[in-house]
Amino acid sequence: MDALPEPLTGYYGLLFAFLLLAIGVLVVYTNYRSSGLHRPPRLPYWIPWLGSAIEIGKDPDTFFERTIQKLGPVFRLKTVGRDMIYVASPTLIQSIFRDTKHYDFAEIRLQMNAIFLIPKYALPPDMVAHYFPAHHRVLAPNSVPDMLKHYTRQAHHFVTEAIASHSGRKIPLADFIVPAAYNATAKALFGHSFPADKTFDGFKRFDAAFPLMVADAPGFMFAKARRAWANVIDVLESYVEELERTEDIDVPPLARLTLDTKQQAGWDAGIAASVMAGDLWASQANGLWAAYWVLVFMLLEPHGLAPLVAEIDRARASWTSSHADKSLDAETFHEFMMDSVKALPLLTSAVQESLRISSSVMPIRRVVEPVELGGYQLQKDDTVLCVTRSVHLDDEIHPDAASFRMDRYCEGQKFTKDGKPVPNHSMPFGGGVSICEGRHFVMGELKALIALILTYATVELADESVVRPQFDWSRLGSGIMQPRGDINVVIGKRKFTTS
Ligand code: HEM
Repeated sequence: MDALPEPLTGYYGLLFAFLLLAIGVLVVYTNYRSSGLHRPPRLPYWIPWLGSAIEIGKDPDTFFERTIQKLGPVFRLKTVGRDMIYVASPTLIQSIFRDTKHYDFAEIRLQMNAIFLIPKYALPPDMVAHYFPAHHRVLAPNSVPDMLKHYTRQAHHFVTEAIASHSGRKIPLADFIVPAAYNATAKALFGHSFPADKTFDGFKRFDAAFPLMVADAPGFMFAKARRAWANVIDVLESYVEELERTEDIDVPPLARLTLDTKQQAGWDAGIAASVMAGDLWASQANGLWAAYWVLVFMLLEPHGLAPLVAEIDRARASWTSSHADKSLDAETFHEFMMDSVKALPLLTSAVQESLRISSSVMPIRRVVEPVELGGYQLQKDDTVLCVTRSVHLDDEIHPDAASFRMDRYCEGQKFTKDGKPVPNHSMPFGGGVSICEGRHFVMGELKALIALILTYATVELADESVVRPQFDWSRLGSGIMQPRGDINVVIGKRKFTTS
């Protein structure tokens, strides 16, 4: 071997060796940092940009279960070009919900408005400061009975109408329940003269494309859905103008808030309509399917709907005997439900259990300044997703979590992990500052709807061998899963007097 050239020996040799060492240290340091010593561990992936998206889409429950086993409750995933941090421990999720200093939601909430075609200028900061809290108050527990009164009256009409038109026929369950529930909710929110049926197709189109919009897919992929939504807004705009012309005084609270804000903020009817359309979507997208799943899960139980029917019949008998002067009808059904809250524990539990199993909710936050979470370093502008479904499916918190147990939430049940109570064991409505504002209303709404159906109808499985419809995972992380497929039922009129 030739001797080293002169310049690489002596002083130059030392300099060269030092440079090599420095580069080596830099490479090791860079790798060290990018592999994330204090950053949450990242699940490796093979397909650039898509990352783990395909694997998640195939079977999200198994994917998250395995990832948590491998990496713990805080980890990073790359999906469709996004690098986000996922958190799956109830304690850490709770700490994120509580810490509004480090985790922000306000900016994300405003960005969401664009999806609903609400113009940015409609909600300047001073507007946000007034409108959002007022919206929150309208849906607070003390205001809910008034909204439920509107709802139950409407639901009574649409449920009895659906029973009359489908009675004795075999139909897919969704065809029976969804249109009736949609009309009742829309009219409860906006008023009895709101032409809800004119918005149903537009809502369905928009809702079907919602996952694409949230995923920031290219606009051409959901152009038709946007046009359908613009039509929904047009219907609402005409309705707003109509309300103002007729000065209808029996306008339900949420629509009243929008009309008042319109005047105070100088909105035109179009802006008011786009804001109302946002409420329309929020109130329907999850509620419709939540009602559907309660019936599906119960129908597939060994005793079917019988335990719920028995409980509702007992409560009704007790109410009618103590209200001998009243008959149960569209006007009094709400009063019956309000008086019977304690008499319907199984119904309440079945609704909660159904929400636990059918929801996939991932409240999202943006980190505004560096913060430690579960022993890892989170940096400014990190996006954090709270995987509430992993808590719902944790067998330690919810024994035999994959199964529907109608009495899981009845009084006296405990939800613990590592021997400690888990206060946020069930989060179908998310949590913290972004928690669903409609949760109090929708719990009353779902119970009233099921009680109405089981009071006036018999619902039976039409086919002998039935399997539960699969979840359509396309709305993973954003609420109640819709079904893939359906079950057929036979609807009958119940024969008894309700007075
Ligand atoms: C079973 C039915 C429902 C479910 C499962 C549900 C679930 C949710 C979820 C998961 C969120 C986001 C929570 C978060 O990010 O932390 C949300 C937000 C919201 N929901 Fe619901 N929801 C339901 C029904 C309703 C109804 C009936 C209304 C209105 C009457 C409503 C109004 C809202 C509003 C206004 C928001 C936005 C809150 C905000 O941004 O601060 N929801 N809902």
